[in-house]
Amino acid sequence: MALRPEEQYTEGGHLEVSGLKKAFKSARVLENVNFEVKPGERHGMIGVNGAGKSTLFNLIAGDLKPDEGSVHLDGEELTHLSVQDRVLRGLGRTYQVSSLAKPLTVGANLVLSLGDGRLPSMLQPWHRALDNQALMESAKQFELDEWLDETVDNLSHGMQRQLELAMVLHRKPRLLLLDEPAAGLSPRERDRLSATIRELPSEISLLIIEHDVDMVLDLCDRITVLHQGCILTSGPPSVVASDPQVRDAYLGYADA
Ligand SMILES: Nc1ncnc2c1ncn2[C@@H]1O[C@H](COP(=O)(O)OP(=O)(O)OP(=O)(O)O)[C@@H](O)[C@H]1O
Repeated sequence: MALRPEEQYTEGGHLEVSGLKKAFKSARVLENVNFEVKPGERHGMIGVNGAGKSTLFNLIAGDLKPDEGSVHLDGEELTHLSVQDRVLRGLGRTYQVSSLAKPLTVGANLVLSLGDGRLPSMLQPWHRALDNQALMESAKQFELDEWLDETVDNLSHGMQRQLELAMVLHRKPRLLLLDEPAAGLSPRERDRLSATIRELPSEISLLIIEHDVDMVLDLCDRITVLHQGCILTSGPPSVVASDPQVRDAYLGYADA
């Protein structure tokens, strides 16, 4: 069951990235990157290892500051805001390495994501939040309701990904950045996560970095290929997949 958009979400976010540049010391990692994620769009970002995808995500989410260029969400400039201020403006993100509080229970993690995430919330038994309708609905939606008392460490990798997604959605993002959501998942876990992502309301725009090209081709309306820190091309999945430049730079590499 998908969350009810009219209750949970506002309209999808419009991301505009303009002229982003980033170097680490003398190594140029991103060179004048321009692209957009339109409201409600499912946008995939692919590229070989080291192409600059994570750096670009970190610049959009605020974990890194660009040397030049800007990031706007729904016309508001985010470039110089902190990660937390970007979250408050509707930007949600998952990480390649999970950011869950693994020694805590699933319930406690969900409660933390509903509150302000500060320590005092952790001192409250999470059971008190059981009457919180939003928490129980999302636990059910992500098939976590049977696991509320389990410590996150004991969950499968696939369930941890589901939990992470449930938690980031509590912040009601208008734009969600998913960083390699399928990494380390079994084919079955991957299919389940794909189904969950597909069910997300169109009021949330998505930007997905993923090495699993089949998953990206299947889930996304538009795909951007990043190559050596530059945008190689951007377009519908069928066009990008048959682009000879892309096949040379990326898909050929992936087949090798
Ligand atoms: N903090 C850093 N300091 C120095 N170099 C870095 C730093 N972060 C990334 N790099 C370099 O920037 C380049 C791009 O890295 P990035 O992680 O953005 O690529 P990626 O496309 O996400 O790769 P992957 O698919 O392997 O995650 C790489 O050469 C990497 O070594």
